[in-house]
Order: sequence, then structure tokens, then C-alpha cells
Amino acid sequence: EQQMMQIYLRVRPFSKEELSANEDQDCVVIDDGQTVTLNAPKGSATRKSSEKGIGLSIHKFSFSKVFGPQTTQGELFEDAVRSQVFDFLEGENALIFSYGVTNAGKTFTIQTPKHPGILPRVLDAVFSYIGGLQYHGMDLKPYLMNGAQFLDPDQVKQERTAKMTVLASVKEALWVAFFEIYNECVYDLLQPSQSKKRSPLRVCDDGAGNAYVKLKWINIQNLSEANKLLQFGNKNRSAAATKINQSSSRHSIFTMKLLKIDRQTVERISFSLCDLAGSERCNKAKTFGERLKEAGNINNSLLILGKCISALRSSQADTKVAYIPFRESKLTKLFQAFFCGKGRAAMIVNINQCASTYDETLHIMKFSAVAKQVVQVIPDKPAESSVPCLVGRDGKPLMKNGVLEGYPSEDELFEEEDEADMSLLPQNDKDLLNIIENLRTKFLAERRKNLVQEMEIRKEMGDAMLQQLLESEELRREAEELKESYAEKLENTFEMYKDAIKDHAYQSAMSNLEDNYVPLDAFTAEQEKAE
Ligand SMILES: Nc1ncnc2c1ncn2[C@@H]1O[C@H](COP(=O)(O)OP(=O)(O)OP(=O)(O)O)[C@@H](O)[C@H]1O
Repeated sequence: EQQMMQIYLRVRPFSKEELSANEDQDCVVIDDGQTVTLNAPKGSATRKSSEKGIGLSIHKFSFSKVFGPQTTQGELFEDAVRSQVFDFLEGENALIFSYGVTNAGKTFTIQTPKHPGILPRVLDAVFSYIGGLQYHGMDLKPYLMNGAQFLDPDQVKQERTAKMTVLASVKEALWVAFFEIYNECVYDLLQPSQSKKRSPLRVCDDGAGNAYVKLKWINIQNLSEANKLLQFGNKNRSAAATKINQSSSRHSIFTMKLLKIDRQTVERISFSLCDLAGSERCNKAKTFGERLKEAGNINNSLLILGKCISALRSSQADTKVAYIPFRESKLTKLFQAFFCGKGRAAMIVNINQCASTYDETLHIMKFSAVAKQVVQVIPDKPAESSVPCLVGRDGKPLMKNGVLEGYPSEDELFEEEDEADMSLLPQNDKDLLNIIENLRTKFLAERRKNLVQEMEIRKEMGDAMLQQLLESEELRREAEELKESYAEKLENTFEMYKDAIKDHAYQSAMSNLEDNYVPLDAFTAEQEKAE
């Protein structure tokens, strides 16, 4: 299934202060449920440019749906998010991110304790769906990017194995993680920190090109547990935010992993809600020092997000595979899968209607117009969700013929802060041989791919050279023809001049003849006189 990326616009109402500061200048006009018109106010850079004849002062934008200032949190959830939650529960990965300038209503849209935003509503919907189907054991948790891992202690292994093998119906377990990206560093918001200085987490690769972070995943059984975690995470967030680095300068991401546990398989589906940092911070005149670095990083990650989206759009339009710079920022690295057919991404664009931030709002709208053209390939079911995926410490499947094998506990994996992911290292020679074999296969595949690419490039170059040769031959022929035609013209001109000179000589001779004319009588008389 293919579909355009869903982009929703939410226009927030004016605050009293904004109204008294004359911010309401009809800059944002909602035409209908899908289009808005932006009118540049006096004094804005856009207006000034348009008065100089550069660009327009009126812009129209269309969206999957436009939510006006009167829209309630509930209406937004029902119209833009409910279907994604449904798809998530049916087995489809989902990502929703809010994008906009600071103070545009991103955090309000995602989570507000007073007026519950999307996040608590999603959790509520998920719990009412899984209700009685909930798997109460805590012995399965998400593993790396796409796995689930057994954590049972050895002594209860047999009972757990028996329990798992007799489970007839599908059970579901919900695990959540909450983290933020600040200055290109990832911090776990659910990790209690004793010291003031938090340790950033490393973004790893699971070997299949999927980026993941070793987060603290927490199993939740009901909405109140979820709310407590949210509060904890938010507290951690604001504790780390100082005057210099406010919480609006961080991207915060709340991820849910739903494990659908059947007798032999565990299906893992994820739903992420991302509250992006304000997008305009680098433009502020006051930007300097630490703030400048922060602004640069926010700008960079949003810029890379923008680059990825426009590269995706243009590669789809040209049907040529372009380089998409997912790896250039933590944010895009972690969300890459959603843009590459492993889930559905949607964006909620938040804007305010203030005249003073018009130029930044226009920039956001232009970005969203590009994003709207991105086509997403939605798999019927994420490929990795159907394979048996229970893994042990060594990352190997624990199931053999539908029966669980031994599985050591593995707490340290998620606790340690070391650089290398030790759990991915081989445990014995056989593993090493397997890894070498896998690498060899990958290497051969890569080499084949390179050879094909090289051949294609050579063919393209050969075609281009041939084309150039043909063109230069054509040019040479044209030059030859021109030379001939000029030579002929020259010849003609020469002849013309020659005729003109002859004519002129004849005419002068004739006129000389006229001047020197002597009548015959006078000539004879003169001759006789001389004799
Ligand atoms: N739809 C809305 N209805 C009423 N008030 C809103 C709405 N959206 C936002 N607000 C209010 O506008 C202000 C700014 O909203 P919010 O903090 O969510 O912006 P933000 O885009 O997350 O900003 P930042 O990037 O700085 O975090 C808040 O006081 C919020 O309560």
C-alpha cells in the first residue's frame, strides 16, 4: 500500500496578551477543512520582499486536514490519531511528530496534564483495547530495535517455559520508554539520575541497519502507571532544563512497544510520539555561546529532517535512488525506519497566528508542503513482526521447535554505559564462524551490488561520451557548412566589389572623356598650326 504522508495543521488560538499586543492581523485565514491562506503582515520580511518584487505576500497551503483554533484535544485525537492507534493495535508501526516554532502549541498538542493531549489519549485507547488480553508476566521485554528478550531467572525457567507453551490465546504487553535528544545527545528520561550530570546514551546499530538506543523500558499495566511514568520523565526533563537550555530546545520522544505474545511468536509493534524542539531558535538575535551551540544542533537536526524529507520526495519523483542523509543526525537516524517502509509517519504542524512570528510560520508551512508530497510505502505487516524473535543474551532465538530453550538473565545489558555493545560480541568459535560467514555473504552481496553499480555508471558514462562525440561531430559539420557559406559570401562580395570598381573605372573614363573633348575643327586647326 502506498500513500502520501499525512500532514495535519493545527492553528492555536491567540492568548489575551497576544491580542492586546496587536498580534492579530489576519495573517492566517482558514479557507476550508484542508486549505489555509497566509497573508504577510506589514513589517514582515516576506511583505518587504514582495514589495520589492521578490516573492509573493500571499501563500496558500493544503493539508490532510486543518484544525482551527476552536478544535478541542478530543476532536484532534479522533480525526488525526485514532486511526493510527487502531493500525498500531493491528500490527503497524507508527510515528507522529509535532513540528512548529516555539510557542506554537506542540507540547500542548502532545501532552498537557490540564487538557490531555494525544499521548494520554493514545495510552487510554491502547489500554481499553488490550484490557483483558494483557500479559501480566514481566519476563518479556523489547530487545534492541526489533526484538523481545526473555529475562526469567533460571530457577523458574521450567514453569515459565511450560506456561508459555500452553498459552493458547494471544496476550499483550505494553512497554514504554521516554527519552530526549538535546545537543545531539540522547538522554533517558526514565533513568533516575543520582548525579547532576547525566550520561548520554549511545545510538547503536542492530546489525540490520536499524538504529536503537539502550533505553530503560518499563512495563506498564494501566493508565495510572503510564501517567506516573510520564510525570517522572517530565520532571527529569525540567530538572535538566535550565534558563540556558529550556525544555523547548529538546526533542522529546515517548515510545510504546506492544508485544503480542502468541505461543511461538512475539509480534513487536511500536508507536512513537515526538515533540520536536522549536524550529526557529537559531534565528534569534540573542543567540550566542552555549545557546548558539544548542541552536546549531536543533537547527541541524531539523535541517537534516528537512533534507531527508525533500530527498525522499525528489527520489520518489525522479524514481532515482538519491542519497538520503538519515545518518547525519540522531533524530533522523532513529526515525529512519518509519520513512523506509517499516511504519507510518504522520506530522502535526503547529502554528500560531501572530504577526511577529509570521516569517518563521511561513517557513514551517513551506517545509510541510514538501513533506506532504512524500509517498510512504506501508507494508501489510512489518516484515520482522512475523518471525520468531525471542532472544537470549547472545541475541539468538530461544525457541526450538516451538519450545523455549535456556535463557540467562541479562540486566547488565541495559544498565551498562560502556561504549561497545558487548552483547553483540560472539560467545564462542562457532558464533565467530557464523558471524564471519554472515559478513562474507554481506560482503559478496555488497560487492555484487557495487559491480552492478559500476557497470551502470560505466554504461552511463559511455552513453554520455558517445552523445558528446555525436554532438561535437554535428558541431564540426555545422562549422564546416558555415565556413563554406562564408567563403561563398566572401567570393560574391569580392565579385560585387570588382564589378563596382570596373563600373566606377568605366564611368570615370567616360567622364574624363567628356572633360577632355576637343571639337574636330579646333583639333585640325591646332595640328596644322603645329606643322
Ligand atoms: N490549542 C490550544 N488551545 C489553547 N491554548 C493553547 C493551544 N495550543 C497551545 N496553547 C497554549 O499556548 C502556549 C504555547 O504552547 P506550547 O508550550 O505547547 O508551545 P510549544 O510549541 O510546545 O513551544 P516550545 O517549542 O517552546 O515548547 C501554552 O501556554 C499553551 O497552553
